Amino acid sequence: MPPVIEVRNLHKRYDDKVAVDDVSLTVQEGEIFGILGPNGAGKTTTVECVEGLRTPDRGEIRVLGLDPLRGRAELTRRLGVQLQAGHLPERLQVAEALELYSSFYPEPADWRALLDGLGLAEKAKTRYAKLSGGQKQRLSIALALVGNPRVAILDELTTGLDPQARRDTWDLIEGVRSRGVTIVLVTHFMEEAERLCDRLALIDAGRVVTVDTPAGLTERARAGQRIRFRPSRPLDERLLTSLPDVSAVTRRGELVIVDGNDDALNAVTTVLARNGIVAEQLRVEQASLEDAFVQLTGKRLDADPR
Ligand SMILES: Nc1ncnc2c1ncn2[C@@H]1O[C@H](COP(=O)(O)OP(=O)(O)OP(=O)(O)O)[C@@H](O)[C@H]1O
Repeated sequence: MPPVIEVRNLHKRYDDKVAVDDVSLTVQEGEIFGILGPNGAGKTTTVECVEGLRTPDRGEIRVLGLDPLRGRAELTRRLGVQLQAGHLPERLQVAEALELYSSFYPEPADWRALLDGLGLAEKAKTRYAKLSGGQKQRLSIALALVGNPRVAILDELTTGLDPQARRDTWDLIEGVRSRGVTIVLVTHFMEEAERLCDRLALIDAGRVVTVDTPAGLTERARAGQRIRFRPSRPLDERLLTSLPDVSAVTRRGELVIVDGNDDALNAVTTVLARNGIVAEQLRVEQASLEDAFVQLTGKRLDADPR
């Protein structure tokens, strides 16, 4: 089966600023494909080129076999795009907006069910200007999905939503995926990426660092262990730093944090026991997607790009 989205060697600059240096990626039918990266990495520019909203300087893009610029009219009917808040007339009611958007598509979704799924049902008669930021965000998701698209591109899906609304939105997106819709998700949230995405592209400085499943990425980062505990009595750090399995020891208040290889836990608990020290509140941490990102790019996801 041909991929739903294919991007090859995309390059896009704004004046002298290279936003996308060299991005290639392939999205298969029915998957939720995440694009994860720090601010300014080039995520939005990449998806705007895929949506046909920007003209690449170089590279090739196909969406459902179409060139996003030349096939724009055809693609608009089959592609759902979440636009940023603030693009609707202030006096337009929620229901009117959805009716209007439904009329653009040959086989629209049931917008009332969408509103229900997004917890917006009782806001159907509310004017756009009177919605909170989170409600506007949810409306933008409903508008992206109202055309029953085969592919949906959601940029910062749940930014600005409270934790409950975020979880409800994730449930809704999983429901959309189970109907076979292919979804591209641009996100900053590790938990969102881990929960929803089948595969993830890590993007940094306009380039794809790697593409893998969330589990594959964390697996790669699990080079060693991080152990946290509170010693039952004062601890001479040299007891730990002298262990060959330990690479670093840091203190945070009364907490001791030990980084080491896969045998570090064994070595640390043995040396503590030998010295009559109990490791209270002992925790061994698993590597996270965030750790994978830091290892692969040398940056934190929330790092300032400049
Ligand atoms: N219209 C524009 N004109 C000039 N520079 C731009 C424009 N849009 C984006 N940029 C710059 O291009 C780079 C990539 O921006 P882009 O919005 O694609 O990144 P992003 O990964 O989506 O970031 P964020 O997570 O902050 O939205 C950034 O340095 C940004 O400042």
